[in-house]
Amino acid sequence: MNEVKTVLVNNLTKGFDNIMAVSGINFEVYCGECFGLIGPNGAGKSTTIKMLTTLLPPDDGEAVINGYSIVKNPAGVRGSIGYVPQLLSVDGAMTGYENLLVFSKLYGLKRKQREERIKRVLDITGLEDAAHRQVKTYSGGMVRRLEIGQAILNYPQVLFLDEPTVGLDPVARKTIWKHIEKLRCEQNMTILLTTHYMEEAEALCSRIAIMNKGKIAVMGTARELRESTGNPHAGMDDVFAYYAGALESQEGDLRDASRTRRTAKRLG
Ligand SMILES: Nc1ncnc2c1ncn2[C@@H]1O[C@H](COP(=O)(O)OP(=O)(O)OP(=O)(O)O)[C@@H](O)[C@H]1O
Repeated sequence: MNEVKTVLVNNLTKGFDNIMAVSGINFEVYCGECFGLIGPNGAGKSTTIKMLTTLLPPDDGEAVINGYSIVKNPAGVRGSIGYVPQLLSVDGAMTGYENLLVFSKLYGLKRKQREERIKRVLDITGLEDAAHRQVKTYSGGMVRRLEIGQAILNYPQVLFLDEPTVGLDPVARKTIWKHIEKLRCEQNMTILLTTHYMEEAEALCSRIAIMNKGKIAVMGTARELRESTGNPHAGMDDVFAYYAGALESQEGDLRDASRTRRTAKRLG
């Protein structure tokens, strides 16, 4: 990680009907850093990611990513980022290789470059042996790795991951963590992720912002967050409860279950 700011967010704001989903937030992410946005359901995390990936225009404020403004140059932003959305982005009826091929064509990669990149991405995500199997035979963790693979085919400088391990069992979750950390260390990728899990944020992120009701309630390293509660024995769950007013697991379990089911259904 160095001191170059790859993501600069200034007063970013978005409302829907009568809800302020994101209310004037500010933060920066350094080059090569893994930064976590955490918060309860409805806190505004996904809306923030959608604005930063140019899927939603902000009502107010601005963000600059890799030097490109999301407002003035959304195409520049899109060309230099990767994005793994919350909802499934692979086709279960195709093989892993075919899914990657479709994405490499979407990115406009030339034939020779396509083959090289797909090979490299299969290696990075550890999916070489499964490349020619239909994705519907993959485990949930393998599907997530394939989605990450799709998002990094164009070698993005910044990777956005919206709840990368939702619905996965603890073993698969840790494998995904290992791959995310590998991308950050070996490819020097800047990573911005959202999660419901404090444990995940602490394991992966050098800094964490806790969002609640569209605002950033607190931001810092895990240690700084713990100290900020005034309780020297605070665990990360206590920090979450202190700033978000609820334990992360309460609503999360039900939503995780329904998301997992949705994922399984879409994979056929
Ligand atoms: N397209 C939309 N139309 C109307 N309201 C929306 C829309 N998208 C999000 N919202 C509302 O904006 C608020 C923030 O939602 P958002 O999905 O950003 O939260 P989140 O922190 O990502 O939650 P989750 O963890 O459940 O994904 C919520 O109240 C949500 O219902």
